[in-house]
Amino acid sequence: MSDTKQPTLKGLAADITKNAAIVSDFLDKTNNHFTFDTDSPPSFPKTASEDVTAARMQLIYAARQLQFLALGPTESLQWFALSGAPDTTTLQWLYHYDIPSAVPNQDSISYADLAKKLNLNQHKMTRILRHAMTNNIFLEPIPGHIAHSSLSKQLAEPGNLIRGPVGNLTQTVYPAVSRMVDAHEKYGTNDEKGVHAPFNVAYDTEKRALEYIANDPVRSVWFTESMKGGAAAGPSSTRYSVEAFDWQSLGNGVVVDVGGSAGHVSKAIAAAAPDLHFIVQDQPAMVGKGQAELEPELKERFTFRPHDFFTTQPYNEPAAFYLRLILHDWPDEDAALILRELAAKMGPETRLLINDAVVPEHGAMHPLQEKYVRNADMVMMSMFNGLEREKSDWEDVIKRADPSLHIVGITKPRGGSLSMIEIRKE
Ligand SMILES: C[S@@+](CC[C@H](N)C(=O)[O-])C[C@H]1O[C@@H](n2cnc3c(N)ncnc32)[C@H](O)[C@@H]1O
Repeated sequence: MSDTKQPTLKGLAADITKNAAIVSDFLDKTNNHFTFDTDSPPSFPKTASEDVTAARMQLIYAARQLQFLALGPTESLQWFALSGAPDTTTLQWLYHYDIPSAVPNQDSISYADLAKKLNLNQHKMTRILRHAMTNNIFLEPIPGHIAHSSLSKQLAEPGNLIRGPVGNLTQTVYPAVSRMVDAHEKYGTNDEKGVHAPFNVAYDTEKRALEYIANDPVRSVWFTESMKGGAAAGPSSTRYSVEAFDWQSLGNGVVVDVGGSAGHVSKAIAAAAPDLHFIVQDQPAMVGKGQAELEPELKERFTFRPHDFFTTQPYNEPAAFYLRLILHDWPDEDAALILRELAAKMGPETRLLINDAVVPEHGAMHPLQEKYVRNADMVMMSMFNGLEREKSDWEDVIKRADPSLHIVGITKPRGGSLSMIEIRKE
């Protein structure tokens, strides 16, 4: 059925022209235009105003919609069905063989020399890399030679924070997502156990994904780097976690960062609230890494402790228990268990801060943000039988944990994908 709000090709084109001008003017001023060449700036400037950020989001969304309207329904479906798996697979392949590191920084290299250097079949390698080029990953400046594009160059830089998310998502997550039908056929769609997720079918294991990953030396590095990379930029960057709560209001209290990985989020908060102290709890390997990497100037304010959050919480009545991107990894029963252990150690002044997505009703957020959250929801379902929760889901799980817990506020900074749910104990 048609409705008056249906976008049209011309309407979208006009929308794109208007918003492209706003974004382009900003990039002119900051001298930051993206290109496909290696001298392109790597990411959008963080100094963008809210108006520029909104115009950029609308620009990306309208360009996507325009493509659908230009293709029409049948060809749109064809593109979907054909592109999704190869797009991820070629990225997975070139990451696995670390092609980006083998291509020279400034120069090109022939396919023949590259294949010889990496001991790969030249014909297969060339076909895979030419597919990656359809996504602007690598360039072919002269026939038969490959060189870096602005995208592939990011993957060649050893310390670049995008390597973590690309590694984790293509190598560990993608095989799990691709087995969703098999898992639902095997266990049924009502099964909510964390050990019966598509991940368990893909990896033929009865271990929970996070335990399996923590015990795999390569995947655990991708995972930790992925958390760090996701926190460094984009809609779930730590800047929004800092913005979403008045951390300075906790004075010189202690924040217990439950499942805080190697402490990267606490460090961002510490910079904004210089009197606060942090106890970062996680699995032994994660806190070991955090302890080893801790900057000398933070030593007095940071403690790293191994702790399993399904067991008795050792710390009593801190200023806050903080859980960022923890509970979406767990089905309701497990999430309630984690919260119950914390509720038992909350005093009247303790805040329980859950920093996770609160999925609005369908259609209530910008469609591009909704796409991001729905993608994350599919990853949670595939990896852990976890979920991104709506407000009523959060209310249910919090009450299930401990009826004396109640939500006193939910804040979501504009542009960010995560909310801060502030909870107190009665
Ligand atoms: C999605 S990551 C979130 C990390 C961090 N809070 C952030 O926002 O980037 C989930 C974290 O939970 C930790 N974790 C998993 N199971 C745990 C357990 N039983 N006890 C404590 N931490 C656990 C993982 O090691 C991982 O660091």
